[in-house]
Amino acid sequence: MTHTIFIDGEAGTTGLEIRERLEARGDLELILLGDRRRDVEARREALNGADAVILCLPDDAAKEAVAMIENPSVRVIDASTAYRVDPAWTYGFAEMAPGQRETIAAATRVSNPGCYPTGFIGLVRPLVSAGIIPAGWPVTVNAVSGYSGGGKAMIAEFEAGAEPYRAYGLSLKHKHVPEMTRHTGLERPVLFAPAVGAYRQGMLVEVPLHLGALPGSPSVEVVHGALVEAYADARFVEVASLEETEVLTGIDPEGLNGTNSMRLHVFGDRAGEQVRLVALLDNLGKGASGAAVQNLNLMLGLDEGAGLS
Ligand SMILES: NC(=O)C1=CN([C@@H]2O[C@H](COP(=O)(O)OP(=O)(O)OC[C@H]3O[C@@H](n4cnc5c(N)ncnc54)[C@H](OP(=O)(O)O)[C@@H]3O)[C@@H](O)[C@H]2O)C=CC1
Ligand SMILES: CC(=O)N[C@@H](CCC(=O)OP(=O)(O)O)C(=O)O
Repeated sequence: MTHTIFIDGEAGTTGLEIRERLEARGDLELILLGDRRRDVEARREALNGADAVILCLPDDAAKEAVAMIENPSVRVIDASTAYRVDPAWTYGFAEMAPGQRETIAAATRVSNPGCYPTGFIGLVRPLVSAGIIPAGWPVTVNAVSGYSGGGKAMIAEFEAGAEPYRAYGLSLKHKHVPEMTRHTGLERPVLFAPAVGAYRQGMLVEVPLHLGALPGSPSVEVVHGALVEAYADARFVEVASLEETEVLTGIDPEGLNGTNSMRLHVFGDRAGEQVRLVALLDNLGKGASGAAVQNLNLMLGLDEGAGLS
């Protein structure tokens, strides 16, 4: 059976990547609007005529698109920030918790996670669930992304020549903070320190922890073990072994580009007093379009990894 899919925002950074992943498949039919992609009536027809729609639009345009959908059988995946903490929507991070995959499969409205939150939630949620990080703990996250994370406008800016590295989010009000806090189970807003580098694609998300200050002073092995257990059955989230991690002298943020995979590392100091938890992912892969295709597969009852590597 062929499913029809409409990508609203098909010519944007995320939309194009999804389109490339789906066009290579024979089990899906894409509704493409081409030059009519900004025509409201053409969009309305496509939004109501597809089996599933994927919104790759700015937040306001995503809300307008959702309001245009009248056909109750249309399944929606939204890549924007608009619905990521909306309780009426399912958060589309399949590996986040037991049962999440099934909840996504049954949902009609799925919000695709942000790229930074995918790394952060992937690192921290299992530790909160296991009681290693108390829900009230103050948690900091540092991250660097390639400039494609900022969409067409930032790509144009950096490709015209910009500084090699830019710390931003300096108001401490980044749009991903509510999502990172909510979906880890933390009580205090996460302190988020993002940066963008003068390379196109790929990201590192890092959470430093003073183990000695946490209740019970958990060891590096306990922290690592909780992550290994959480992702034992995950196809697209891998926890690097401690042996593999301790010989690394650096991590390349471009290391998983083009894939839907995320790799988690636990770097511990010799005395076991501190760790640096690091997630490596492609901001346009597991951080956006890969995750959207994974969610689409689940919602259509297809193999979770169809069209993904
Ligand atoms: N880049 C990334 O790493 C990630 C992005 N996202 C999210 O995905 C969404 C898209 O981002 P991204 O692909 O980076 O952005 P881009 O700027 O690259 O693309 C945005 C797309 O939206 C279309 N668009 C903008 N406004 C309207 C409108 N009013 N009506 C119809 N179409 C409109 C544009 O059309 P046109 O082609 O005509 O200009 C364009 O195709 C955003 O919400 C973003 O937050 C999520 C995760 C990661
Ligand atoms: C480098 C850069 O500017 N990144 C974007 C986030 C990219 C992303 O994934 O955010 P959404 O999922 O919400 O689109 C930012 O910080 O706003």
